[in-house]
Amino acid sequence: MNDLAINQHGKSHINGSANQTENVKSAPVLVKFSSLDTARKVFAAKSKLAKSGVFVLENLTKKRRDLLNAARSTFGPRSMTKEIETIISEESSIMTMPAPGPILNAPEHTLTAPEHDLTAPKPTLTAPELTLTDPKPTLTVAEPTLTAPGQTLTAPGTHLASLIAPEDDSRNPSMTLAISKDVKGKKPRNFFTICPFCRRSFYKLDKHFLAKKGSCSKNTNGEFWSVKEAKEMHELAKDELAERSQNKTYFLASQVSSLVEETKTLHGPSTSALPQQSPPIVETDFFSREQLSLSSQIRRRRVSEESDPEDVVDSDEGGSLYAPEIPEDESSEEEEEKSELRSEYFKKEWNWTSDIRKKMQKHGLYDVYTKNVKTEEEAKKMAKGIELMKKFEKWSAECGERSSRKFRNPFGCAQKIVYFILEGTKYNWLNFHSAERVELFFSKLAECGMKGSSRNKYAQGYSRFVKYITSRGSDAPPELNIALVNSVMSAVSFLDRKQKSLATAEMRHRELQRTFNPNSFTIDDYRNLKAGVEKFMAPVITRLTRNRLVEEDHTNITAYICFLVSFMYGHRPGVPENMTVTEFLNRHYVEEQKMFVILVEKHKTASIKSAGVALSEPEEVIFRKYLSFVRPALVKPDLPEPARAEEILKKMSEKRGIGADLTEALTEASLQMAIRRLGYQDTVPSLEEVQQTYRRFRIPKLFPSEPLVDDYLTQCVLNQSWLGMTVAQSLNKGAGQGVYATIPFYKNQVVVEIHGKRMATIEANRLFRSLLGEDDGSNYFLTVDQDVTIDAREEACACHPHQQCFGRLVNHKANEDGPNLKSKALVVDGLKRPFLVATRDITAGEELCFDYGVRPGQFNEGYEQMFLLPEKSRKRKRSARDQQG
Ligand SMILES: C[S@@+](CC[C@H](N)C(=O)[O-])C[C@H]1O[C@@H](n2cnc3c(N)ncnc32)[C@H](O)[C@@H]1O
Repeated sequence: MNDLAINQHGKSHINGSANQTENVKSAPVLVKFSSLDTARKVFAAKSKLAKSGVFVLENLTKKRRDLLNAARSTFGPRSMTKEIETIISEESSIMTMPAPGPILNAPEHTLTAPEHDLTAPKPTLTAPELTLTDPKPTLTVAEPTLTAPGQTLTAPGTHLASLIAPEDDSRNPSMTLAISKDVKGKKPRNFFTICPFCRRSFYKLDKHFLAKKGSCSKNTNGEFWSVKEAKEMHELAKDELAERSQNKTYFLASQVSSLVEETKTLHGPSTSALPQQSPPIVETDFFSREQLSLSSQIRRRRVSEESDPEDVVDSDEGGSLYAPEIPEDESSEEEEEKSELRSEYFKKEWNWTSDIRKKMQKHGLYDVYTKNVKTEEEAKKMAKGIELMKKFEKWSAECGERSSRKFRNPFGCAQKIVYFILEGTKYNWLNFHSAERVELFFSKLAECGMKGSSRNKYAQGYSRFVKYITSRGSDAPPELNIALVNSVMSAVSFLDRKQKSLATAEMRHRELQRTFNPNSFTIDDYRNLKAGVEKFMAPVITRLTRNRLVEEDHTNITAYICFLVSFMYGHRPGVPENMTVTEFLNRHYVEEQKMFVILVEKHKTASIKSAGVALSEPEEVIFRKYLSFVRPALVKPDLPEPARAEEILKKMSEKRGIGADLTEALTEASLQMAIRRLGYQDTVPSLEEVQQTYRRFRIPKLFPSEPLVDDYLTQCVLNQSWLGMTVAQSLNKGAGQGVYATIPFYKNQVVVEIHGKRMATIEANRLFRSLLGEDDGSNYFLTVDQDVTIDAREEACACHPHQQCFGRLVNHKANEDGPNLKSKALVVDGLKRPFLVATRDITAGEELCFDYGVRPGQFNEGYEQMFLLPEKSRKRKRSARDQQG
């Protein structure tokens, strides 16, 4: 009260006489203020009077009290609150808005109730009143008296203070942007409304306007609307809004924006100052302003050349890059048209996507695909995963991982450590650049049982792009040399070995020593690589901005997207591949970091948490381009009917020379796996496309003269996923099961590992001797060298409980034709392991076999393994035994 000058008070008087009895309130003091501002100040400061025994209330006229009561009975008592001059509903508000100074020179006070006379003249102002009483005074802010019938909708923002109809329109992507992200999946309750002036979204737009003294006239560039413009805007919208208000037509945020769009159209160039929704592009050395400017000029020319709007969508959709604003010649009409086309395009893709979903659902594929169907085993696995994940999160926090809440843990995966080791200083809140921390982190990880569930996956992204570029020979920039790639790969495989070597502390220590060796991959290597990639991409980006992509650019851009996400942000390549259009549309911009954050929900087979990708502005542009132009061009729009799928399967088996009886390798599951590997989620490819991938994955490109130890083999070993074989009844009499080839193998190709428990040879020999005589034990031991022997007696090994280890089931053969496989020890992933290698070309359908290297009577006198004998002597022995027996 002390802050108020005496002349800011109007008349004041005590209403009635004070009652002296204790329980009865003192008579209120009514105070009138000279201006609404003063009244507001007092009202805003009323909380300071808490516990003082003084209360400040707004003194409503009967008319306003009745309106408030009516509103409360319509919308519920709790949903309606009241502030000075304003009645607010919880969902949004019905309110009166004082007009900005230049339009009206006095505040006016009405509700947007239909009974108001909208044609009334301007009201005359009377100052509000305040009431003071003593000794227990009540301060009451009186409602300013309206001396004219209610006038409404005089302020530019008033029309937005309408109720937002609680319709679930979250399926419409353009709508999703306009309403609260919280409503996704839930019953919508709170909606955000877009302010037509600053284009920011607000839960309570009226409050935003109040804060801006009745009109938000500032755009995001910090420029103010001229008074004239604001007035014109208001005038334009007035009639329309008055009508809607009269009819109690409440509109959605999108309608509000369209209204503003209408206004804009009527306004012409003066509204070009409307802010863009997106931030301005940031210049980088590979994405220059000149390029963008050029692209925007080209686009403009193209748009004007194109007469058919459909064609414009096709040819220009790729041109959705943010171009620097050139207000002089970029007409707002053209801009509008473009933005319409863009949203039209997204709508198309959205419809297409949901169509595909429906089709998949119809064929029962969707549930399998999205893992909605949980067998008991799957559910158990998932529960275990979640448990581990929680433990893991706790540990990682202990290890110093401080992920920002704002990014919802975008850097939460172990793989990201590689990045932080290299660029640790940049993201210092993550503190992962010390060797000790990494060691601690990994040991904790091991305690959580995380021994590389996703091992090698992260390496894919790195290697895919780097190898791709280096394989381009003369095209590749000099920065990308093989030595560099090798050093990248060694840094990348650090994690893999790390995860594996968690078993022993000594190995862990050795790995750390090696990885932090200054001669291994350095920060400079990393920078060089990045520079090389950017140099390589420069012409592609130029083509991209000019909409002159050549066919191979699709691959370039796809690979680059993988590179960006996996190399720069440490995610699996599955993240960009599985990113849905909706997820991209729901991206949010984080001012402080100048980053777009996108959350990708299903980024790996068993996604538990969303993966967050933080993209810089130019990167976001490339992503947009990728999603709107490149990815759709790479996929086919439909899934074939089941009958057609069968036909394709048959063709596939014929093409690959697989006998009809062995087609079971091509199960729906393997097809689904291939689809997943392609990485599409919204835009599921056709089976033909799967077929190509399937072939690529399974048929080696090389015909080596020596068994080849490459990434592919390492991956097979680590995952124990062996392709091109199946288990069926053996052709050898009494042999039980055997392994058959389902694809051709080439001479010297590594076919499978004999996988099992590794043990010391001395120990194995002892065990082996104790088992002699038991046919079902002794033949599952395979000696690698003097130190190591594999015990493959267990059906499933401890490290791959869910995998079929084919190697242990391959039968013996030592006759004249010779076996089609031979055993060979190779070092893969740092360990010497026994493999079966093709001795000649093997055709699909052959039973796989190798010489066990043991001969009858080799071990104990009197102990003979019948199956080792030639068929003739076996028969003889059998009949001799029968006669004896
Ligand atoms: C390593 S296992 C091979 C998988 C085995 N067939 C199964 O069904 O589990 C070795 C055992 O297979 C059988 N076996 C392997 N080669 C055989 C052959 N050529 N003839 C008969 N039996 C054979 C013997 O019983 C031998 O002990």
